[in-house]
Amino acid sequence: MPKFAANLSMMFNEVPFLDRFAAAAESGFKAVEYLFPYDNPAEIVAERLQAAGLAQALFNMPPGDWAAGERGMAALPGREADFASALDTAIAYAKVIGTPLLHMMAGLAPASDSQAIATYRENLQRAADRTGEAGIGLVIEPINGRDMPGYFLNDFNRALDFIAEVDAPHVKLQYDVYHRQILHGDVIMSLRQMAPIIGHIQIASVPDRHEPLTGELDDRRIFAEIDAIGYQGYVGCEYRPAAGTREGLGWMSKV
Ligand SMILES: O=C(O)C(=O)[C@@H](O)CO
Ligand SMILES: [Mg+2]
Repeated sequence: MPKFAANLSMMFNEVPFLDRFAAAAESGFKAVEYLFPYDNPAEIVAERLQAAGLAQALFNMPPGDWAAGERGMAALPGREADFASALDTAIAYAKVIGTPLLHMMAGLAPASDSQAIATYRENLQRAADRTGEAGIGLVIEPINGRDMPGYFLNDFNRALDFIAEVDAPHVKLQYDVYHRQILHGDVIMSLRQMAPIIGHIQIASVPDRHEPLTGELDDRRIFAEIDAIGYQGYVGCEYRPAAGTREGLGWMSKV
């Protein structure tokens, strides 16, 4: 059975962000992930993580102005300086909190725009170099356009091409089963084929993005395949609880 990490951006929203660490540990989780720690000093986040006895699985680089609709900056021509500064911030937080993985969000830009592509390539290389020096893994995640209209990285094969171009062992794919199913389907075969470059996995039911075992996929079969491909990392529970986080955790004892 895979090791599960609670996603504190979607789960345990019944309590404030800093209290979600203890709530996750009390519910039996051994690790957490979340979108962003940057509203709090890194030392405070690290303190809550350690006090709860949790491992950090992953968080994202600063995405630009999230409230204004930005979803990352890596593919945004003209925002290279902001991207570089976000990278500095992410690495500084990663060192204090102790995350093994950072997720680099691409941003909203046409996937076929040559300038966006060139900017993404340059920024990915820069992020690969900096995270490599820092001893931190870097992941990129294809995201479906229904949840995030206009997101640049909206195709798994394209993500594989970008990763191959960088050709650095610490740069890998964030394989979110929810996005995979909506974008392409073929979950089991793609897990097998992509196993060597999968750096992180996330799960949610499709199409409602709720608890596993409540959607159109056979999540038990998927968890068995994740074990079969030898994946050793955490599987992030990146789902919106249908009716309360604790109330919805029953799936964990059924898989
Ligand atoms: O939306 C997802 O899926 C994620 O994993 C986030 O990190 C990006 O919004
Ligand atoms: Mg995801």
